[in-house]
Amino acid sequence: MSDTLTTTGTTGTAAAAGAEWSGSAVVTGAAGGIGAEIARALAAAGVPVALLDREPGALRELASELSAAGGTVLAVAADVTDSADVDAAVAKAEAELGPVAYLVNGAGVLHSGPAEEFSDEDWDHTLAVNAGGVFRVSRAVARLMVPRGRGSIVTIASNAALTPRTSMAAYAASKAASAMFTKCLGLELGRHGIRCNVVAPGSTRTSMLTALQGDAAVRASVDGVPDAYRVGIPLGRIAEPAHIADAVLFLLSDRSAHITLQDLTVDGGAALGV
Ligand SMILES: NC(=O)C1=CN([C@@H]2O[C@H](COP(=O)(O)OP(=O)(O)OC[C@H]3O[C@@H](n4cnc5c(N)ncnc54)[C@H](O)[C@@H]3O)[C@@H](O)[C@H]2O)C=CC1
Ligand SMILES: O=C(O)c1cccc(O)c1O
Repeated sequence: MSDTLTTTGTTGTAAAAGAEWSGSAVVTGAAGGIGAEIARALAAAGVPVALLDREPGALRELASELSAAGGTVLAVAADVTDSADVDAAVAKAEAELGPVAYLVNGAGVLHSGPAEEFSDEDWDHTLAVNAGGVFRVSRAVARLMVPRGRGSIVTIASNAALTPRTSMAAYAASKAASAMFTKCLGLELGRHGIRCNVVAPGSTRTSMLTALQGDAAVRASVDGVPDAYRVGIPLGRIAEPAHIADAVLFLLSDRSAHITLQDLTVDGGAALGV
């Protein structure tokens, strides 16, 4: 599936944002809470955005929203565990939106549960999406960026990649893999003018967090956020998707022109404060 919804932006154009942005962006997991917010921010900055996710309905809705707001967007349904799908989606983004200069690896899944009860299927799926997906999409985009000698890649990992967590062993392992892969890629691609960085969010208000919390915990919560999720966060609250998007846009843009191979943790201090 692929829908092109193109419009000339009238608000939030690249000119308004200065010479900070040049080229198009690919955002994976764009139909999710964090990915959609990143896509909104990029479109508002005047960057043409390819929205990649496995959920065509949600993608189409987001594409209509961004297009109505004056953004230039392309919705491409693709599964990041499938190399052929990924290569075709990235080729389509490049063909329809122009040279891909930015990549956000946001697609992710969370299967939680005690390690000794974890199934092979859940382990394999976790690694295939969270680590394998970052590899496949980054490879496809890097092949386009290398000959041009420029690009910026940001992978959304997790603070669970830094601090061991109960019930999240496969997820945390997959995020550690994606973060290290991204930094190794940055090591190899630095000489081609391509920067690769990692954003590590903590608890962020999206459907992934709601699913993890479970119904009982949500019922016992104030404002939809269980107290258990505020404890251990020095800033005393979970993140909104916009907090993550701000960090991602900084690392994508030329404002971070001399920053590469870094992890930026956006978790209200949780990973270090407990
Ligand atoms: N919400 C949170 O508290 C945190 C989230 N993260 C990470 O942030 C990223 C975004 O997650 P959220 O927006 O919170 O969750 P979400 O569940 O709203 O979004 C994840 C998106 O990834 C897509 N996706 C999953 N498997 C895919 C596949 N095989 N191919 C293509 N797309 C696929 C889903 O369809 C969904 O739209 C994920 O990588 C997640 O692990 C990291 C730390 C905390
Ligand atoms: O910190 C969390 O609560 C969390 C929840 C879902 C997914 C994550 O990566 C997390 O770090």
